[in-house]
Parts: sequence; C-alpha cells; structure tokens
Amino acid sequence: MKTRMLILEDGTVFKGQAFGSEAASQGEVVFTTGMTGYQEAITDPSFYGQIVTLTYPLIGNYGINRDDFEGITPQIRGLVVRELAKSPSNFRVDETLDNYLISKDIPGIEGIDTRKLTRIIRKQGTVRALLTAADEDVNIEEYVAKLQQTPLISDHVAQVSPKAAYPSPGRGMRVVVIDYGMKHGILRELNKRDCDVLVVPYHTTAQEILAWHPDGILLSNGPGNPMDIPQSVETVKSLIGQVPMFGICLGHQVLSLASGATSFKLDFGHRGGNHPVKSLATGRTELTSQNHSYAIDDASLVNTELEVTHVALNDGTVEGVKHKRYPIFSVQFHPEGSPGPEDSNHLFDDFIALMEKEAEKGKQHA
Ligand SMILES: NC(=O)CC[C@H](N)C(=O)O
Repeated sequence: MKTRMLILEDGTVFKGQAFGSEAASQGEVVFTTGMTGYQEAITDPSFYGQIVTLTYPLIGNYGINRDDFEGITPQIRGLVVRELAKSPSNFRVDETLDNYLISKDIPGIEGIDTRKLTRIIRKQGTVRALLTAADEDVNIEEYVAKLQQTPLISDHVAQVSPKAAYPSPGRGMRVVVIDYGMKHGILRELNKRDCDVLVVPYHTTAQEILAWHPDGILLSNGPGNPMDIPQSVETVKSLIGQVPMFGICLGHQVLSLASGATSFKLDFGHRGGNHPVKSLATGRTELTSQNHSYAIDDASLVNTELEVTHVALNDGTVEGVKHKRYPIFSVQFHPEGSPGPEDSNHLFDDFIALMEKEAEKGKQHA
C-alpha cells in the first residue's frame, strides 16, 4: 500500500497509508465526531472544500449503500481516518468506501493519530492542509510556505447551489427552498409531508420567488462563510415579513444576518451527531446533528427583531432564533438528522403548521 502525507500549515506532518484516489489535494481540515454516518458526511455539500477527519477509529465497516447519500457529488477534498475497514459487512453494502472515493477522485489517508490531529484543530481553529504522496525528496518547508499563502476559498455556495430551479411536486404546502447546498435529508422531510417543493438556486431574486406564491420559504444548509453571500442576505431581507420562513444551518445564518445580526467563526466548529441543544421554550434538551464552523453572535441579536430559542449546551452559542413579529424561525443544527439523531424532526411539522396557519389567515382576509 502506498504511503501518503497530511501536511498542516503549521508544519506538522502525519505519515500514513493512502486510500481512495491518487490525486493530491488541499483544503481546510476539520473533524467530525459521529460514530457512524460517514456516507452522509462525505456527501453533505456543507463540507465543500474541506478535508474531513472522522474521529471514530474504524471507518468504512458498513461500506457505501444505495440509500444514505446526502448529495449527488461528494464535495470533500479528502478523508482522514485512523483505520479503514477493507471488507465491509452489511446487508445494504454496494461497494467499499475505498472504491467509492476512487470513483469520485477523492484521496484518503489512514493509519494516522486522529486524536492528535483533532487536538491541533481544536487549538488552532482554521488549519489548512495538504494531502500528498509521501516521497522521500518532498520539501516540506516549500509545501508549508505554499499552504500559508493559499487564500481560503470563498465561492463555496456558487459551487454547490443548483444551476437551475427544479420541482419536487406534492399536493400540500408550497415551499420554495433556496438551495445554498441542500442535503437530501431536507427534501426528504418536505416530501414526507407532501409539500409542493420548488428548489431554486441561491441567486434567485425575491421577486422570482414570490411569483411562485409560496406558502413558505426554506433556507437550506450550505458550505462556507455566510458573509461571502451578501446578495443572498439582501434577498432574504426583502422576503422577511412576506411569507413564513424556516432556516437551517447556513440558512439560519443568512436569515440572522438579514435581520441585522452578525456572525463569527467558532474556534473549531460543531460537527457530529451528539450535540446537546436546549430549547428555551420547553426547557428540554435535544440531541442534534451538527456541521458548522460559524455561529451567530448572541450580543448582536439585541439590535434585531429576533430572539434566541435554542442554545448549545457545550459552549453556550446560539442554536436557534425566531422573529418576534413574523412566522419566521431558524436553527443552527440539522433537524433532518441524516446522519444523527432526529429529536428535532418536529421542527418540520412546526413549519407546516405555521404555513397552514398563515394560509388560513390569508383565506379569511380574501
Ligand atoms: N451545515 C451548514 O449549513 C454549515 C453552515 C456554514 N457553512 C458553517 O460552516 O457554519
């Protein structure tokens, strides 16, 4: 088996064995703590441009199956694991993780100390890294200097948002999804509730969206920094107060920025399937699926019409907001789970109820 190196911008070098594609690759390295759910994570478009470290020590043991994709094309730049399972065993297995990554041209590295790597990420926050073949004559300093000079990418959403609108018809509430890099799980939840869905690209104007007479708008998850998509923030600003809205992850951040709040980058992000979040309305704690680097600044909400509804119990950051006057709410975590717990799945029902209530009001006024 070929050797491969993961070189970090601080000069740390991890040597391990290669799997997946032979390509060299570069990106921000992040870690996620789910014990299962690697197929969903690899295909979640919110990971666009990132090298993903899975902290669970044995990955690939149930292979890749037909059902657990969260996106059509995986957007990660590389995969880092402690140990890759070579012979998956599961009734759903279609192919090995190794073969899947080869077919998608994504390189992987195994056999490194992922605990050490995770500690470095926890300490340094943003860590750019390079995955490359471990040749004897590699000049590490040259690579490190290059990494340090590489600007972080900022066109994430343009890369993963669909190029054109498409329908996913139903007979229930009409929902326009602004797709910043939507996970399939979100569409699955709307379809399950018979919504009449139209998925539109991130640059669709408010006028175009309203021309569809939606009962509600869902702002999807997506990759990157919410401040990199100011036009999308402007679009949402002009939609506030017109139709019920539900934001998820990047959608929550865009909605908050559109309401006048500010965002910041967390020290090392929340990624995994066991993040406890407290709902302030019920006092109950829900375990949530999360994948984000940025968060909304609590203090900045004072100048907005939003109020906090959910708080992360690990670090006290904002996990959800709602509008004080309009039927609008959003959460930083993933109520669709996939992968991870579905404790918060009821938020999709809340969204439907909100839309039905508004539609009823509209009828009374007509
Ligand atoms: N999953 C998401 O939508 C992530 C939102 C944003 N890209 C972040 O990292 O904070």
